[in-house]
Amino acid sequence: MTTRPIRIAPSILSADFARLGAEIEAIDKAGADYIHVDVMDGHFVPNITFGMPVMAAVRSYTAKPFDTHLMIAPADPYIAAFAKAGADSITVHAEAGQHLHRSLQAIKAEGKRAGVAINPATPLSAIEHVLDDIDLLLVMTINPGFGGQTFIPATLDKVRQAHALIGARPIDLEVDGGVTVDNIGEIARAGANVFVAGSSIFAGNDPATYASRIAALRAAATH
Ligand SMILES: O=C(CO)[C@H](O)[C@H](O)COP(=O)(O)O
Ligand SMILES: [Fe+2]
Repeated sequence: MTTRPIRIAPSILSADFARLGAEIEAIDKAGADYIHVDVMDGHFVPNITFGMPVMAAVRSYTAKPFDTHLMIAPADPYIAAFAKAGADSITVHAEAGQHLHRSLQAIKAEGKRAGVAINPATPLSAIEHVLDDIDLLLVMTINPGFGGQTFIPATLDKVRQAHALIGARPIDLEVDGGVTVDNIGEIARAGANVFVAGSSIFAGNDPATYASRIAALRAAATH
């Protein structure tokens, strides 16, 4: 179990895009800690979502941090633009470029929290030499590209190992993909403290359900 604060980060990938501003306002009021923003380019992952103009357009709907998950390659040419559009943290994939350290420095140069994500098949060794350069480590618990997938069980042990590797460093350990009220407790006990959840919060897109779902996830992660 982690000693870091538990954070619930609803992924707007599963929001109703036709009402995106209102959906963000609703999850803010429902108790979201971060707003997880999934950017996909149809190249690094086999899906396309949205980019900087959409982020900038919805920025005014909440003061909560925008946790930006860049599933794009290359990422470096867009880091400054996402910072300007309103990102608070910017996470790049270790697999998305040849110069991860340079990407992380570019994020820091914008004054933003720097994150690195690794796919389920990528070993932790890919990030062990940048641990002192990051604020957030995102362990993907599904193959990125789509919401609503099933948590890959083998990633649980990776979360455990990542938690040990991070040690006392002030790094958020985030998981993304297939997080539900039924598995979040086990993932928290493995050491994660930031939980992205898309379909398990937005299913049905009824704002009246969001607060109880976020509360249930938080309670299950805490106990
Ligand atoms: O990065 C992502 C997909 O690549 C999303 O953040 C993730 O899929 C969240 O959705 P769900 O909770 O439904 O799995
Ligand atoms: Fe994500």
